[in-house]
Amino acid sequence: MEKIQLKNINKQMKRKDILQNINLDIHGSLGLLGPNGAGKTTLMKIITTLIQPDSGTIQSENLNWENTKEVRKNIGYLPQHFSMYKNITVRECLNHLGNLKGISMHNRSKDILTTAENVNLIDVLDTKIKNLSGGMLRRVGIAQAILGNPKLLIVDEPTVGLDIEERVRFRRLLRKLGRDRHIIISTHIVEDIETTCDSICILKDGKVLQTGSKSDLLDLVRGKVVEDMVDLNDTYLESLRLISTREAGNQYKIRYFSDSVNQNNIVEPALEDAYLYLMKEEDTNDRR
Ligand SMILES: Nc1ncnc2c1ncn2[C@@H]1O[C@H](COP(=O)(O)OP(=O)(O)OP(=O)(O)O)[C@@H](O)[C@H]1O
Repeated sequence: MEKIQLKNINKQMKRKDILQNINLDIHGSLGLLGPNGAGKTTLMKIITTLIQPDSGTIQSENLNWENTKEVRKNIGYLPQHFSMYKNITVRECLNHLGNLKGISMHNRSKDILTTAENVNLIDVLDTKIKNLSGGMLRRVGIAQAILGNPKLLIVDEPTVGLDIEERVRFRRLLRKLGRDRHIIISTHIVEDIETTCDSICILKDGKVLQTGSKSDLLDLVRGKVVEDMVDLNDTYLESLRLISTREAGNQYKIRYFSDSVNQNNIVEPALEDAYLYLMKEEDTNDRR
């Protein structure tokens, strides 16, 4: 599928600006990263045509966003809170949702099998929803989203409520699914997209702060992240832009941002550093 372009998307709700002038290209796997309330869910609902923007357009060469029926057929959506009737089996659930999606009975059973294989649900197809773990239930959510093989898959807060092992497995699955279709992963957890996405868009207060590849984002903070050993009662700590503090014997290892070029203890930045840097910069701009 050709890339999808969002141009000047604006949305107000109850006279509050929720999204302001969003310009974004979606191609391959995109991570939409931002704190709670940034506007991620609203943006995804606009892309899925569940809500309409006040202004702005979404364009793709082979899909007309004015034709909501056609767009919905080409989008799979896993909302933040996916739930299902507890007393039906996974197969019955997928059959029901496939039917709602308009997949013909003839194609449905085959599609369910292929999808279940793809997301590793084959062994639990005849298990009741109420007997699934959180990770398995998210897999059912993904399975229903990719039934019918949509060209764009949208996943909201993919790993919320999953334990560490399930998170890692689910991220691996998303990476695999992103090879064959565009995928948008919305999250406030940096690790969710760190190894999953080709490009990243950082959103805050309804505005795009930055878009780019992981290495573009790392370049923003390269040479600015410093690690040092300190006593926690050192008064100069208050003046630092701290990233983290970790206990290390009698002292503490601190990580912070510094703009001074003569720092000896500069370390290789992580994506989390770039995200925090942008958030702190924006807070400083807000206070000015
Ligand atoms: N129906 C609505 N009416 C009024 N305000 C709304 C409505 N839906 C969302 N908002 C507000 O819009 C802002 C963005 O919400 P949104 O859910 O899009 O953010 P988010 O980045 O997905 O955050 P979260 O992860 O907390 O859902 C928030 O301030 C929220 O309170």
